[in-house]
Amino acid sequence: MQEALRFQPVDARPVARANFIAEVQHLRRAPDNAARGLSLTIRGLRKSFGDNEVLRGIDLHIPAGQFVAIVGRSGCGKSTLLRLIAGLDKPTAGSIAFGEEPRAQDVRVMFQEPRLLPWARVLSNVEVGLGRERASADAQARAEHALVEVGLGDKRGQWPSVLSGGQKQRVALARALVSQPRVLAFDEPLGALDALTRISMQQLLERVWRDQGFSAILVTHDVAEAVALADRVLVIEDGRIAQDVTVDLPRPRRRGSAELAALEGEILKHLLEGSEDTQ
Ligand SMILES: Nc1ncnc2c1ncn2[C@@H]1O[C@H](COP(=O)(O)OP(=O)(O)OP(=O)(O)O)[C@@H](O)[C@H]1O
Repeated sequence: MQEALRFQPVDARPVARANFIAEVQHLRRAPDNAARGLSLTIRGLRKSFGDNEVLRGIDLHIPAGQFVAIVGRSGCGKSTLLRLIAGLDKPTAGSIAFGEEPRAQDVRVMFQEPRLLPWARVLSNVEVGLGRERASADAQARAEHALVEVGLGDKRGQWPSVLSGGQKQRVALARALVSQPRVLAFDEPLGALDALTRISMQQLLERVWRDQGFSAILVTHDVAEAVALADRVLVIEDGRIAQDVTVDLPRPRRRGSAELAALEGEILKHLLEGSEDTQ
């Protein structure tokens, strides 16, 4: 969470000051989690599907615990990059190295569809995230704890079919968190949710990231979401990183603030200019 430590000059207004104090208080607790996230170094990464060269040389270093958002036009290769990072697909060339060799449960992905098992109750669905550790004596307690973290402690005995879309995504998040991952990749996880549920889920993602200190990689179409949540926003274009924007604003960030709107505008302008070039 190194990026979050860099503040821009603090506004003297009382509200901004209160936010600043809350931020400093939070950061005092941060060292507890500092060792949790894994750093990531990507060199010369390329990926082709047949003749379609989607990624054409990605070079990137993500410090441990950083929250990175990846944006770009539809089909630019965001999900492809995330799948390569998560080990779900193999690169055509180049390398991806973590700060330490991750265990299988250290790198997790949350998708847009919750992918819950319809025949298993909520608690069992969360236990699935433990993989082989599911047989351990504390598996159930860990799954219960993860459900409480996402605010669904009272839904443990329910079937997935009776949950709302937002609740299903919370179960999917609990399943991703239960193994205490060191890297958590999100592939448009809130894309199917209504606007209000989306905002409360964004706040939940930010809270669990701050509490747990994993490195977060979020693929999203929503530039406002990217600047609200991330320490850094990467814009992918023509198979490369076209923009690498540091979001140097204290947390929690105020949705609708002038600073967020300005950053969002800058990134959108870049994306729109890029799309005009290709017409
Ligand atoms: N398994 C695959 N086989 C063949 N082509 C693929 C495969 N996966 C992705 N592609 C192609 O790679 C390109 C990038 O796809 P990707 O899903 O990474 O884009 P994206 O930026 O995440 O798009 P969107 O924002 O629409 O989800 C697309 O042209 C897509 O058709």
